[in-house]
Order: sequence, then C-alpha cells, then structure tokens
Amino acid sequence: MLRAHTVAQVRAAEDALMRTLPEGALMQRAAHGLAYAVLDFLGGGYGAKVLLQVGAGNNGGDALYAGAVLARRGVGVEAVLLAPERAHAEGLAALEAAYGRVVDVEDAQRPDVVVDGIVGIGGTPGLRPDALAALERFSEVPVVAVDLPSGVDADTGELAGPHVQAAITVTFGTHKVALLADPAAAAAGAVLLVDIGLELPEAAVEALQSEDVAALLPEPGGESQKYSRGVVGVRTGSERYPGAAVLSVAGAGCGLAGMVRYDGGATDQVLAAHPETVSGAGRVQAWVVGSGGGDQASDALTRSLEDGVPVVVDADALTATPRPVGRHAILTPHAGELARMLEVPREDVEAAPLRHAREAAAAYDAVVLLKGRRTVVAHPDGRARINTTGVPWLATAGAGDVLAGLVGALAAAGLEPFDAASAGAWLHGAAATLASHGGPLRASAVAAALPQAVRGLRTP
Ligand SMILES: NC(=O)C1=CN([C@@H]2O[C@H](COP(=O)(O)OP(=O)(O)OC[C@H]3O[C@@H](n4cnc5c(N)ncnc54)[C@H](OP(=O)(O)O)[C@@H]3O)[C@@H](O)[C@H]2O)[C@@H](O)CC1
Ligand SMILES: Nc1ncnc2c1ncn2[C@@H]1O[C@H](COP(=O)(O)OP(=O)(O)O)[C@@H](O)[C@H]1O
Ligand SMILES: [K+]
Repeated sequence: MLRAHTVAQVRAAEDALMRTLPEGALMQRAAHGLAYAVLDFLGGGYGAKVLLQVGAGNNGGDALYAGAVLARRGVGVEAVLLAPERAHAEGLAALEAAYGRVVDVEDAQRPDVVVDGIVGIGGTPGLRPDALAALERFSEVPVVAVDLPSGVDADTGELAGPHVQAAITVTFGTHKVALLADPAAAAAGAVLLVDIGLELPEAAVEALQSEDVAALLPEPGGESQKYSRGVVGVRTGSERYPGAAVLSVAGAGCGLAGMVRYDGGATDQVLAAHPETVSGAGRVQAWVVGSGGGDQASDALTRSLEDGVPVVVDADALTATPRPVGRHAILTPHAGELARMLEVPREDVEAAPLRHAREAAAAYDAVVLLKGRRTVVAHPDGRARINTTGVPWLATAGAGDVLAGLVGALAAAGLEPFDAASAGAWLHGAAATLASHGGPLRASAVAAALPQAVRGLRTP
C-alpha cells in the first residue's frame, strides 16, 4: 500500500526520530536521496549544470546540502537564495565548501535542471512574487521538486495560485496527500520516495498497489460454482441508450463474478453482444444501476436498494439517490455529476476532488467513487483511497459504464464496497493502459482487457 500523511503527522514523526539522532542527520538522509535522484535524472554528474532555488526554511536546506553532494560529483551548482539572510546556514556552508556558487538569478547560467527548494511542508499555498520571478527565469528547464512542488497545499491537494510544475518530486519519509490528490498531484510529475526512517501512524490517504489488488481479488477454488462466486445484476441502459447496457454488462462480465443477470430495457442488444448473460430479474449479490437508464434509472435504483445487497449507482440514478442512502451503496459520479448532487459548481469539485468526495461520502453515508485522472474513493468513516493507474485516453465515452459493471462484479464476489470501488478503479485503469498501448482506445476495449489485467496480477 502506498501511504500519504498530513503535515502534522510528518512533523510529529520527524520530531520523534530527531530526538534519537545526531543533529542534522535526518536532513542529510533527505539531501543524499535528493542528490542521487538528481544525478539519475541528469544521467550522470560531470559537466552538468544545476540551479538551486533556495527558500528560507529546511526545504532550502535540503536543496543546499544536495547541491554540495552534486558539486562534489562534478556538477556545476549555482544557488539563488530567495531570502539570503535566512538561508539554511550549515547547508550554505556545505555548498560553498564544495565550490557551489551563490548567484543573483539574472546572473545564473542556463541549467540542465532546476531544483525547487523554495518551500516544502512549511509553506502556505501559492508562491510569493520573488519566488515566481526566479522560477520564470528558466521556465523551460525541467524542475526536480524537493519534498513537494512548491506552492501546492500539502494536506488537501488543492492549489491556491501559482505553483511549481515539476518533472519529478523527491519526497521524504512518506508521500504527502498533495502527491496523490489532484490537482496538486498533476504538478508533481513522477514521485520518488526517499526513506528517512520515520515511524508513521495510519495514513490520511492511501493508494492501492498491484499486490494489494491481487490480495483483494476473489479466487475461485475447486468447490466454486457460479452462484457461490457471486451474481451481479445489471439494471442499466434503455431502448434509447442500449450501448450503456452493453458496456456495463461488459464490465460486469469481466469474469470476477460467477454470473451476470441483465434486467433492463436493452435485452436484445445485451444478449447479442454478451450471450453468456442471463436475462430477467432474480437473486443477485450486487446491483449496478443508472448508466444510460434515462427515466427508468430512478425506479431501477429504488427496486435495487430494496434488496439490501451492495448497489453501484452511476449516471442517471445519482441525482435520484436518497441522502443518506446507506453503506451498501457505491456512488460513482464524475465531477459534473457530483457537482449536481452537492449543488455546487463543477469547478469547485475539480479544484478540490478529495474534499468533495469526502463530503459526499459523509452526506450520503455511502462509499463515493469520484472519477477523474486521479479517481478518489471516499468512505463515510473518513478513509480515502486515490487511484494512480490509467491513462488520459481513458477519458472516453462509455468508460464509466464499464467501471460501474466491474465494481458491481467485485461487490457481488464479496468485496466490501470500499474495496470493490478502489480495486475496481485500479483494474479499470490497468486495463486501460493495456488496451491503449500508448494510443487511443474504446470503452469496449477496456472491458476486453480486464481479464489480462487480472492475469498480470496473478503472474509472479
Ligand atoms: N524537520 C526535519 O527534520 C526535516 C525536514 N525536511 C525538509 O524540511 C521541509 C520543511 O521545512 P520548514 O519547516 O523549515 O519549512 P519549509 O517548507 O522550508 O517552508 C518554510 C519557509 O518557506 C517560506 N514560505 C512559506 N510559504 C511560502 C510561499 N507561499 N512562497 C514562498 N515562500 C514561502 C517561509 O517564509 P516566511 O513565511 O518565514 O517568510 C519559510 O521560510 C520539508 O518539506 C523537507 O523538505 C527534510 O530535510 C527531512 C528532515
Ligand atoms: N484525464 C484522465 N486521465 C485518466 N483517466 C481519466 C481522465 N479523465 C477521466 N478519466 C477516467 O475515464 C473514465 C470516464 O468515465 P465517465 O466520465 O463516467 O465517462 P462515461 O460517462 O462516458 O462512461 C473514468 O474512469 C475516469 O476516471
Ligand atoms: K519544494
């Protein structure tokens, strides 16, 4: 499991560890990890040029110490001090002892990499004008961010004005929430974690990794039969929107549940595309409702909720969902749908997806899966997972229908709603990556790639 912690949690863990270590040891660990990440990024040290942007706090200290390591490896290191009188004194001495140079930003040479040591977990979101001006001098040069891309809100993943756009972020001890949650996570680039030995409490936000998903997936045994593996019922689509039914059944029929029942208005099309589907109502272990359901979505939702089994609620059924609906429901809105449910502007949801998913989970007392580049799965008890698989090509019509069916299959197979939603999002993204091969994809291709994504988890 990849874990992200809040600033308060990180500070407490750092304080506890620092009491057991010689002065400055922790920063040395961080700075060495940072320096080697920069060397990797440069593909070697000798003859390369690095510019450090150094703020007044310990984030700047990390950059200065790393600069000293780089300078000793033959890198030409220059440092711009944004607050010269408050720059980390020992770090600055180390840099100068290694023949790194302090320069005014207008005198700096064009570097191969800018190291952003402006501000880390001690910052207020946004960037001050002097920091912004220093960054703009070499705006086309890739940035390695220290701990966080400066300017983002570490605990929420929200933005408040200008921020660094990094190629990579080298973070220390644990991920910060902003490195998982969009929109800030989109500013971090690839994230590298340097272990500095922190003992951390339960994470504020998690991201499932392949081994976590593998452990959650159902495993049929010799005694299994189709009913014991779980039956997923699908009440999606309509005469007007048969495609949504075909796609949600494609997701539900990924093979992780034992059987798919279809009980909606597009039976002929569903059976033509998926002959293994059983048509008509019957006993199920989870329902999927809403996608392409039009006017019938609300009725399908009401009937499905009466069964007391998990219900995946998508698209047209979302605004008809009672508040609270209860913990057997899994709501799967995109930002526009969640905005309508919470009666807020869509931009507000996009600017703060983690916060809005959590608010909705509390308001509905249900698991909420908010779709996006970084899909958020929020539990009403406050837990949250963020999905890191997928490719932008997945933003295509019908992809959400496949996801709803897949999550329904996992719930029918016995996963808790929170696990079904988060493992479903992971597999959906992994299947999209396989189907894409770096190019465009169709939603049906994502469904077709699901068995391969599952196989990939099972092959050591
Ligand atoms: N503690 C440890 O053992 C370890 C700590 N580590 C490292 O320390 C970092 C935390 O260091 P920190 O607490 O010194 O705060 P930090 O992030 O440098 O920011 C404070 C400075 O930024 C300034 N500033 C604020 N907002 C700003 C803005 N919007 N735009 C511009 N400037 C702004 C603010 O200025 P002021 O408000 O004082 O004028 C203040 O001077 C952490 O992220 C990690 O990198 C690692 O080495 C591991 C061991
Ligand atoms: N920029 C992006 N990068 C990766 N995945 C994305 C991005 N934008 C959206 N997605 C994913 O694409 C899917 C789109 O689903 P949705 O919006 O419900 O489409 P539809 O309603 O047409 O099926 C979701 O799984 C979502 O997480
Ligand atoms: K930084």
